[in-house]
Amino acid sequence: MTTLIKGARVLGGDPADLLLEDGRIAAVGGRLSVTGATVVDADGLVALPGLVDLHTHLREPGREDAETVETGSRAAALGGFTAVHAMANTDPVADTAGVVEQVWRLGRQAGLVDVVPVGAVTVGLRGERLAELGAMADSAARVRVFSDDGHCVADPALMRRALEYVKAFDGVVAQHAEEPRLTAGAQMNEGDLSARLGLTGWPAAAEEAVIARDVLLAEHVGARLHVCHVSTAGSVEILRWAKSRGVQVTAEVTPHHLLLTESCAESYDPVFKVNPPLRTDADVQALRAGLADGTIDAVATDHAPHAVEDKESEWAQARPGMLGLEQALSVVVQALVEPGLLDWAGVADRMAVRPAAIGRLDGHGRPLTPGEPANLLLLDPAARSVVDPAALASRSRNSPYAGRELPGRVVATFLRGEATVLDGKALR
Ligand SMILES: NC(=O)N[C@@H](CC(=O)O)C(=O)O
Ligand SMILES: [Zn+2]
Ligand SMILES: [Zn+2]
Repeated sequence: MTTLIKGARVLGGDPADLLLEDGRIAAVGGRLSVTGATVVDADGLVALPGLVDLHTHLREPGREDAETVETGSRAAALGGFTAVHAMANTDPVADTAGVVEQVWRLGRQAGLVDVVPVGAVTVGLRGERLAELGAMADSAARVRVFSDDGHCVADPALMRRALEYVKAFDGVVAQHAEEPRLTAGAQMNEGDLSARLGLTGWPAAAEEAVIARDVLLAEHVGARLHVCHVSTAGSVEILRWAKSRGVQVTAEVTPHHLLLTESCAESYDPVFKVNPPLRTDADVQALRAGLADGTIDAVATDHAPHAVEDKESEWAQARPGMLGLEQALSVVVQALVEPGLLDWAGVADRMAVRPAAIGRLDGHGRPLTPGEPANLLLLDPAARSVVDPAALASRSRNSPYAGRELPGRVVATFLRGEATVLDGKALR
């Protein structure tokens, strides 16, 4: 299989041709010509390394009515991703080598992106005792990221033990930072608006307190900590402080926390209910600045598909979570590239290079140079389109961007040299 991409702007630079052969980038240069190659016209398109998501909910096993490994993989490929980390809050929970290997195999069968299972930190996500972290790390799935996401590892002694344990195989604990005692019954960001809307508040301090505690624990035991879906200005400050001390901490922000604010809740439309909640405009600005200066390492989607009956109810009854894979890059273009906060190299760094490094993934987030695995996407930055949830590849419809016009269209995605998406359509 040989593909010749003509005239792509690698990281937004001057147009060049890329030859993909045997799963690798064989050559990059001006006016390459090869007989028998499939030619892809990339005039005006930006080439980026295939995106890597550290935080995806694929819902299989257990809620295949909301998403499967295959449908979520298709959504990912359409969004320009070549690897996604599948969160462990499935049914059964991914807390054994057996379950993570099952998810890993389903990903291989779908063949659209590399599906990298996340292992649960505690048995059943119950926060009582550690799951078999070593067995998951040694399994065929080679788990390196462990998370009870959906739940916080609230017990500090258990969190400390998890951090110590994963050091042995260079793993990382990805914390859903939410002090449960401060968020009982919480529905949205705590502030004047929650008071006016009569919805129980989720205070910024419930996130920040756990991050502060965990960076101190990570420093004390010398382990790697990753913070999921950072949502407040205060969290960015704590991370900046921790990094200045040399703590091995990394953090992610979601596309929705980079674009949307708590004011979405005024509609009482539960599509905007999410954990952690949408915050204030000042938080959004601080998150953008934190991502731009590298305090926040990565954009991660927290793609959280939910079935209609779990989402289209009264606000208080609806499950938290929103779709993200297919629009992630467009949101980053709107929130950071267009305002001049990130260039294309910066987008590649925060959406491919650093997430691959945090997950210790080989072969992803690599430069687009000869000899490297041909994992890449082609983006039309000039295209704009209105999001139609009915047209999404996800099995669920809970997109917070419905009816919004967003910039950028993923035209093609290549996984090890094979197109998974061409002309904006998934090939399998
Ligand atoms: N983000 C959410 O609101 N929901 C996630 C869980 C999580 O990421 O905490 C889910 O699994 O639905
Ligand atoms: Zn979470
Ligand atoms: Zn999540």
